[in-house]
Amino acid sequence: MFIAGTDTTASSLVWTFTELIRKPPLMEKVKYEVRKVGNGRDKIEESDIPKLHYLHSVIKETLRLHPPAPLLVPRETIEDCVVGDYEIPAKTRVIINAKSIGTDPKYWENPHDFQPDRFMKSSVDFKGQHLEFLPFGVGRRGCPGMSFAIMLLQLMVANFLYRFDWELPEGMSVEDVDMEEELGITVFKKTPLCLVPIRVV
Ligand code: HEM
Repeated sequence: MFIAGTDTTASSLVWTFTELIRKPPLMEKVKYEVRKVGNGRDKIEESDIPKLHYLHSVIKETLRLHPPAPLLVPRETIEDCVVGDYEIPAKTRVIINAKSIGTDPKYWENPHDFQPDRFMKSSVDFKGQHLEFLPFGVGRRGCPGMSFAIMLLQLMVANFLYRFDWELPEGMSVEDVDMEEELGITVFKKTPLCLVPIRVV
C-alpha cells in the first residue's frame, strides 16, 4: 500500500515537472491558469481543482507518457478465452502493457509528443471506460487510490506553480534534461530532476 501510494505519486510529480520544464509555453499556459484561479489568495484549495482544466490535461498527458506502473498487476485467466486473434487457455498469466497501449499510434496522434491539449478536446479519461488509456489499470484490480492520487497530484502541482516560477540550473538547457527511465516496481526518472524555485511574491 505504501509503495503503491507514494512512489507512483512521487514519480508522476517528477515527470510532470520534467515535461513542463522542457516545454516553456506549456509551463506558462498551466501557470497562467493556476494563478488566474488562485487570484491572489494564499494557496490553491481542493475546491479550486475542478476549475483547473488545463492542469488536469497536463496530469493526464503525463500519466499517458509515464505511467508509473506500466505493466499493471499481472492477471491469470480463469477460463479459455479469445482476445483479438489470440486463443488464451485458462490459467495463463496475462500482462497488460498500459504504456504501450497509451502510445499506440492507432489511438494517439503523435503518440510520443507531450501535448496536453489533446485531452482538452477529448472525453478520454483514466477511469476505465477508455481502454486506450489505463494508467490506473481497470476492473476489480484497478487502482483504489485513483481519485486520491489525482487530487493530490493536482494540488501539489498547482501550488508549486502558484507560489514559484521554476527554472533549470544555470548553464543547463532544455536539451540537457535527461528522459531516461529507471525500471523498478515503479518507473522513476533515472537521474534526479534538479530545478531552481523562484518565489513569486
Ligand atoms: C499517480 C498515482 C498512482 C498511479 C498511476 C497508480 C496506478 C496503479 C496501477 C496501474 C495499479 C494496478 C491496477 C491494475 O492492474 O488494474 C494500482 C494498484 C494499486 N494502487 Fe495505485 N496508483 C497510484 C496511486 C495510488 C495511491 C495514492 C494509492 C493508495 C492511497 C494506491 C493504492 C493502490 C493499491 C492498494 C493497489 C493494488 C490494488 C489490487 O491489487 O487490488 N495507488 N495502482
